[in-house]
Amino acid sequence: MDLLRFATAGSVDDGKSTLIGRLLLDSKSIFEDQLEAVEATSRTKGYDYTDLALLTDGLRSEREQGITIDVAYRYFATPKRKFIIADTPGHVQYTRNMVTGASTADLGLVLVDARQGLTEQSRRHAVILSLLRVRHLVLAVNKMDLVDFDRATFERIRDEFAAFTARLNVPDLTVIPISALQGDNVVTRSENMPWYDGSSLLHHLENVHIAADRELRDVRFPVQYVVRPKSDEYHDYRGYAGQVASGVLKPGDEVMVLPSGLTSRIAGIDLFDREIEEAYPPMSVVVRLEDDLDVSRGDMICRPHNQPDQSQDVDAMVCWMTKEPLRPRQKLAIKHTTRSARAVVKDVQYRLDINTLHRDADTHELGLNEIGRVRLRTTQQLLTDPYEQNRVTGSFILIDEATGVTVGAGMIN
Ligand SMILES: Nc1nc2c(ncn2[C@@H]2O[C@H](COP(=O)(O)OP(=O)(O)OP(=O)(O)O)[C@@H](O)[C@H]2O)c(=O)[nH]1
Repeated sequence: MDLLRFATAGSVDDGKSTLIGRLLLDSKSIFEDQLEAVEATSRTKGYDYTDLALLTDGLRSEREQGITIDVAYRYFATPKRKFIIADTPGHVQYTRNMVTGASTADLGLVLVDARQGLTEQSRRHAVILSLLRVRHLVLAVNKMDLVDFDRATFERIRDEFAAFTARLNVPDLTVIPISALQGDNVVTRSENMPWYDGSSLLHHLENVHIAADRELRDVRFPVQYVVRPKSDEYHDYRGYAGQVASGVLKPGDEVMVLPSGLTSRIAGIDLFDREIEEAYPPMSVVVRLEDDLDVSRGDMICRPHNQPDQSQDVDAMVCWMTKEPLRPRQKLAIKHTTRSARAVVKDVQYRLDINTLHRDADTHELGLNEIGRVRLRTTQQLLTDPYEQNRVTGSFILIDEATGVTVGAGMIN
């Protein structure tokens, strides 16, 4: 069945937990006993309604105490589609989690409180989603019940957001007025907002067209490890394991291994229990070649006439995720596909002002949660594509060598 991955974003108390609870409840992905527990807790707290946020808050408190759990993933399904929600917390200090959750999302769902309208956080999230090339964006204007389902309030927020995203790379924007608490326009169209003629949120999630977003053109297969069983039974076996980043691989295809530039043909493609005729993203497979080439971890299998760039100079948009600022001459570890290297910061060309989208070229550092254009020099060649063309080979993470903590995420220009 078709799968949609989406990431939620919003400021604290915009109603993300309530909305996710509502989606799980109305799509019947909640078990009776869970619902009873939530109803009981809501009663003990003296509420006259069922606090659906309680459903999602169990994991939440655990997450906020520690930094180890980055993103909570939740699953639900309707007869039309399966869904994976990357639920990221709203506080500004969790921007890194938002980047993590959104990096694999097909769709980004930004929530705002109708009473407050857009905040700096909503703009920041829209910018991050567009930088991460999340092609489908939904703005859910929540708590419409608290503004008497007022059309003008909704339209003001909608127009302001549309004007802001017009300057970003957002090919598909949908704005929906909802009440997560009461369920208006979440699963079914609301009778309280007859002036709204669009679809409900769930209807939109079920029908948004994402098949065309998949990267099937450029063959990119970063080698994760070389499989060479020791046992006698398989002593001739040699294969290259990894996850297909993009493109379609088939037995018989002529391929090139980078950086060596040697060519061969695909002899076969294996899963753990059988051979297959075709591999495409995001499948994890073992590729066997007809010739015995010297291939190692971090190498890339591609087609001879369609190769990624090979360079030690990286020009990228970087989202910085730690207190200590990113500075020129700083040394970091860089992880790009299956390759690890070291990098030195050559310069910060500009910092992006999240509110105005102005490029501030006078600062040469990036602080916590800031985004800017950075040039790096790496110790090893990287095999890259522009992020715009390939979300896997176009992205990397920066790691503090002393602590092993991920401190930056980069999208190659
Ligand atoms: N009236 C009304 N209240 C809502 C609505 N959605 C959420 N709320 C309330 O707003 C408060 C915050 O909702 P949450 O779902 O916990 O918000 P959140 O965005 O998940 O907040 P964090 O978990 O802190 O990130 C709760 O008291 C909800 O009951 C809505 O559509 N209408």
